[in-house]
Amino acid sequence: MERNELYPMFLKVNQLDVLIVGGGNVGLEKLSFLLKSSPNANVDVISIDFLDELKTLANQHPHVNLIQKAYDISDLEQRHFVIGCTDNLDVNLQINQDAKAKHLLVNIADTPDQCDFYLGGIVTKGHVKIAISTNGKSPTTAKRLRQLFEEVIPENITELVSNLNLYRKTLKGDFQNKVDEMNKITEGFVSKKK
Ligand SMILES: C[C@@]1(CC(=O)O)C2=NC(=C\c3[nH]c(c(CCC(=O)O)c3CC(=O)O)Cc3[nH]c(c(CC(=O)O)c3CCC(=O)O)/C=C3\N/C(=C\2)[C@@H](CCC(=O)O)[C@]3(C)CC(=O)O)/[C@H]1CCC(=O)O
Ligand SMILES: NC(=O)c1ccc[n+]([C@@H]2O[C@H](COP(=O)([O-])OP(=O)(O)OC[C@H]3O[C@@H](n4cnc5c(N)ncnc54)[C@H](O)[C@@H]3O)[C@@H](O)[C@H]2O)c1
Repeated sequence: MERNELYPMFLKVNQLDVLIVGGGNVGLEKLSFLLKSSPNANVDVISIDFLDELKTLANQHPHVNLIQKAYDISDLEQRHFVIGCTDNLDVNLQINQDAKAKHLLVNIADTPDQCDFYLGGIVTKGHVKIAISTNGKSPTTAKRLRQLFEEVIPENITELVSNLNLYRKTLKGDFQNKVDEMNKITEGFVSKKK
């Protein structure tokens, strides 16, 4: 069976330069999920034309710029990663190849073979964020799992995280003492019900 070799990371997209190429339905979906999780994400969207809904969304987010033009390789300058979602498969493939040549991370929406990374389902509860991927096999399952975790993770988890952060600061002793104490007081979180 194919192994799951993906390595998740949590990106500070407000201090990165993100490019989306394609301002249609798929571009809107990718931009919406990005901004839902990271409203201050720094994003340029390049496209020949834009859906009205995407324009409205961009207007509500000061760090999103729409640039009306056809894609060319110079658009990849000064980017940290690029998401390609035009309706032209040749253009998407060109974006993939241009990005590879520049060692730039690339995601071609809905095309696992052309992705260096996947966008996942995302659950946010205050300081806690859970990213979900099915190794590119079933986005529908990622969505359902996202909805499940949104239900079961308590809203007050962020209070707990903040309190633990404060408590840690009151602890004396060396690093190992602190680790031991933090582990002791959180033991109950994972103890199995008899
Ligand atoms: C998580 C999420 C985030 C996001 O979109 O940002 C996301 N897809 C979402 C929803 C969704 N997308 C599609 C459907 C209809 C399902 C269907 O048709 O079977 C649904 C479900 C629905 O809408 O109900 C269409 C689709 N998507 C991909 C393919 C190709 C394929 O599967 O081979 C096809 C078929 C296209 C076709 O048939 O041509 C591929 C990818 N979609 C991914 C992410 C990456 C893998 C994530 C992972 O590892 O699990 C990956 C590989 C690339 C990427 O785009 O990054 C978001 C849920 C967010 C949420 O709800 O929280
Ligand atoms: N809509 C969906 O839910 C869906 C689902 C699965 C797969 N797909 C596939 O994903 C692709 C995109 O779908 P969509 O619905 O977003 O299409 P769309 O027609 O809504 O949007 C495509 C966008 O790409 C832009 N574009 C085209 N050529 C360009 C270029 N050379 N440079 C810059 N921008 C360019 C267009 O101006 C348009 O804004 C299609 O190949 C489609 O078959 C779509």
